[in-house]
Amino acid sequence: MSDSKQQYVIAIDQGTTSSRAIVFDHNGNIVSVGQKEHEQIFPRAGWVEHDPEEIWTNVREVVGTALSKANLTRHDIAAVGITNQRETAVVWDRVTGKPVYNAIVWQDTRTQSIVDELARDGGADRFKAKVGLPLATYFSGTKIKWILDNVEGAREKAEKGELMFGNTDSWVVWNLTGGVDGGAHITDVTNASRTMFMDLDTLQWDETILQIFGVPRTMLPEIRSSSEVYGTVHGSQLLREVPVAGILGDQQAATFGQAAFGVGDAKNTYGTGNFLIFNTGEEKIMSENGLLTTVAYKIGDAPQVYALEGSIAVTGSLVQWLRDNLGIIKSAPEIEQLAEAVEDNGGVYIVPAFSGLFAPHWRADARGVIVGLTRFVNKNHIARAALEATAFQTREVLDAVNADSGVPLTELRVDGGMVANDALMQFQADILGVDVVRPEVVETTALGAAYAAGLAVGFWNDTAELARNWNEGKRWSPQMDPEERDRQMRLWNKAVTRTFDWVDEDVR
Ligand SMILES: Nc1ncnc2c1ncn2[C@@H]1O[C@H](COP(=O)(O)OP(=O)(O)O)[C@@H](O)[C@H]1O
Ligand SMILES: O=P(O)(O)OC[C@H](O)CO
Repeated sequence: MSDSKQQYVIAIDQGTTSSRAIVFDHNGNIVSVGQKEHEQIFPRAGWVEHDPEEIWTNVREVVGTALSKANLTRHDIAAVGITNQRETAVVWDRVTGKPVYNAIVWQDTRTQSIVDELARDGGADRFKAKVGLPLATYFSGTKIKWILDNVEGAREKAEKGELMFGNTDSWVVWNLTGGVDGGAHITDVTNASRTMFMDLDTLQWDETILQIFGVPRTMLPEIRSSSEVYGTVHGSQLLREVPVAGILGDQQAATFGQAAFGVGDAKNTYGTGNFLIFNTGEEKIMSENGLLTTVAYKIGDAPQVYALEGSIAVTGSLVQWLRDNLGIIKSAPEIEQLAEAVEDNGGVYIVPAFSGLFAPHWRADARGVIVGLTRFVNKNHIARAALEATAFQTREVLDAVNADSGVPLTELRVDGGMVANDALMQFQADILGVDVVRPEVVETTALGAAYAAGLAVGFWNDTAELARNWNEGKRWSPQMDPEERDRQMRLWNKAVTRTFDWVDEDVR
């Protein structure tokens, strides 16, 4: 350890629905947590925004909460690690430090016409060989272009070098390290790999793609590794002088926190959406089955590690929709009781293609369906079908991973808010036909960011030491008859086809 007085690392997890700060000890155990939700702003159908200033205020507040709950000060903290909702785009003024527009969130679909226009010349996969991603509204690139095209004066300012872009990692780190007073404008390779602009081989911004999008290079942060000392905190008294030493996009951070360091290791995170990441080591595999190629992490000067990713847009947010839009449940955990009150889904399948379908289909023209309705169906069946939708979508992604890698996964490590749901986890094991395993510490996202930061300052020595901290919490084994599993998947696949081709010029 670098300094025996400093027995803790703090992670800031800037997520889609909330910001969290978590203090970890040397064994990777949670010491204290601060958490605060921020407003979800829906100005129009398909638009999702966050207020970057609210996020920065909340980040400082949750750091204060976490430190005070554990009776700690900055002198007890060896390093701070940052993890974040990926793709969400913030553009701010270099001189005033003020955002020129709200953050456009990863789920936002307003840029579909930009995607269509770019795809007209070369198809949706025209940049895939270089950046690992298909053209889609999901990634940061079209969101930045939208801000430059639609916010008055933004393009002129950007061309004069007066604007900065970042995902929420860059926004938080710039503010933490001093903001207008010399803040570091940086990001890490994992976040950069979600913009559409980073060459996966060189790990640098690609000038040709930037020109095609019309995004000035000067707006973009410097790309750094995921684990190194980037600077120290100056923008918050609470952590003043503490090294900022780790940045990982939240799904890559969860992979790190699950100690999925070996080729073929995988994790699946069940939050607002689901994100399965499969470590492919130093080999960059281009998916032929609808997965993304992304950077898993890069520790200091060591070579980068790549991954295949299956991103599912709507899983936990379908549970929120049942709560907020239908009022069938009062709280998310209540869905388990409702779902378990019936023996099966009563023939109902819900495909939550609220913003089209992400992996493995990538269908922007899809919209959600509930199929199989009869007079027999009640709210319990709907609740059950909503939970099952998460498990079916995960099975589709796992099938794609197995097809791309050629080596079937034998068990799946899971984490995220939904894995508290035993009924879902059992159904997941049933529908996958492999064991589902939850670690003792399920806050793997924050843990991964803490690990990245701790490695950089010598708080932990190497990934082998981190892997020894991983302990199994609970395991679910498949109990479903294989014929029933196949029947269920056939019906699910049929339901998925019913979502296609919904959006045309009549439907917005
Ligand atoms: N017991 C539960 N059963 C099903 N879904 C749940 C349960 N508890 C939380 N969720 C869902 O999990 C999500 C929150 O998970 P979390 O990992 O905190 O999300 P995120 O990091 O994406 O903000 C919410 O969408 C919520 O609906
Ligand atoms: O903040 P989360 O956990 O919903 O994760 C969002 C993902 O990073 C989007 O790609």
